[in-house]
Amino acid sequence: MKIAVLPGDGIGPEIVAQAVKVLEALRADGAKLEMETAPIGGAGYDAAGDPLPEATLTLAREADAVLLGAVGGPQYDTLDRPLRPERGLLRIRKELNLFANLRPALLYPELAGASSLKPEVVSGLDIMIVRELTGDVYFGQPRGIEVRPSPTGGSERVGFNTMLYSESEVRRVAHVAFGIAMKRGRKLCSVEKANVLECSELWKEVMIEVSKDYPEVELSHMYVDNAAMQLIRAPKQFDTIVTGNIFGDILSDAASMLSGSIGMLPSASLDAHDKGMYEPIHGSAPDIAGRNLANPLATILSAAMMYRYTFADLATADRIENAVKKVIAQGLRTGDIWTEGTRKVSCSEMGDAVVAAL
Ligand SMILES: NC(=O)c1ccc[n+]([C@@H]2O[C@H](COP(=O)([O-])OP(=O)(O)OC[C@H]3O[C@@H](n4cnc5c(N)ncnc54)[C@H](O)[C@@H]3O)[C@@H](O)[C@H]2O)c1
Ligand SMILES: CC(C)[C@H](C(=O)O)[C@@H](O)C(=O)O
Ligand SMILES: [Mg+2]
Repeated sequence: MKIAVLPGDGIGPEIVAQAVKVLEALRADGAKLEMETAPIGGAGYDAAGDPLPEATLTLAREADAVLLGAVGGPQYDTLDRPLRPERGLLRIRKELNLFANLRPALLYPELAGASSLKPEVVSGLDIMIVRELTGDVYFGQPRGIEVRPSPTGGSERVGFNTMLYSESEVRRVAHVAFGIAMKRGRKLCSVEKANVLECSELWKEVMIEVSKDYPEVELSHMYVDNAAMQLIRAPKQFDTIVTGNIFGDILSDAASMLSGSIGMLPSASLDAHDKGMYEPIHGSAPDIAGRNLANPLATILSAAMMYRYTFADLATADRIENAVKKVIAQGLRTGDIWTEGTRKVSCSEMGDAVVAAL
């Protein structure tokens, strides 16, 4: 198996180094793995003037899977929009056709005290958010900033984006979500804003059409504002959630705090053939970058998802996840999940501990 390793910016290289340690330990144990590193995001801009250098895209296309850290940072905020690190990330998702983004939010029992909610509200939490990843207002055309006539006379700048979903885009992610719900609790909640948006009206109609193929799955619908509230009020009502690109982006960051920290949530971004890119849901965390403070568990758990979804090696996926469970049970915590009575460790110490537990 060939893995393209794209550390990116900020804490990206620090957290990816820990996941690579885990993969190297598996290789030392007999796994046939090849890893090659390439720059993306701000690092891609610095190296080649492009947030997604051609060589990086080629490597990612040739690899069986991609492991990504995070991109972006304040030093790049002054660049023109096409050169911003985030454009590199969006482009690689689009180029590889990674339309289904799986973001599991679950609570390790020992982290109940780190959750933003009371232990009884989150104990046993296990939600899967299926976020559509290559459509929506992120990619819809037209988009831009231009000068237009102002209603009060003269002219002014307007910024505009287009929220757009075709039925085929909704249908393919719906099939992924129903398939996942079938293997989980057979409850799928489709989240949209169909009371306001035509785009969401179509989304909901297509979800209902696709649900006919999955009679065992109970489909429900919820407006995104209510869903945000329900996630905080009573998150265990959800089993699998399917939603569009921007709603899924926002809801998954919110859901991460039910698990204790955004540093705990991994993700898999899949195409139609289970080729995948694996990355934590968080960003480059410029506020803690370069200080060996970041939580690497979301990235290590993303490597476990790589084994589960792309390599179809469930035993190794379980093995990585069990190693993470073990270090948490041992009381090791990076700062973001630290609570009284547990032992604070650095990013690299956490990586070492997972390797030892493996
Ligand atoms: N997938 C990605 O590459 C990705 C995702 C989100 C944001 N970004 C980019 O990252 C940059 C910073 O964005 P932001 O500050 O809004 O979001 P962020 O997720 O980087 O950070 C938000 C907060 O969470 C903390 N945090 C994040 N990951 C952590 C970890 N592993 N361990 C401990 N704490 C962690 C940070 O320190 C910060 O306080 C921006 O340029 C943004 O565009 C990239
Ligand atoms: C950096 C940004 C483009 C990205 C997104 O919005 O998809 C990030 O927030 C994420 O969740 O992966
Ligand atoms: Mg996000």
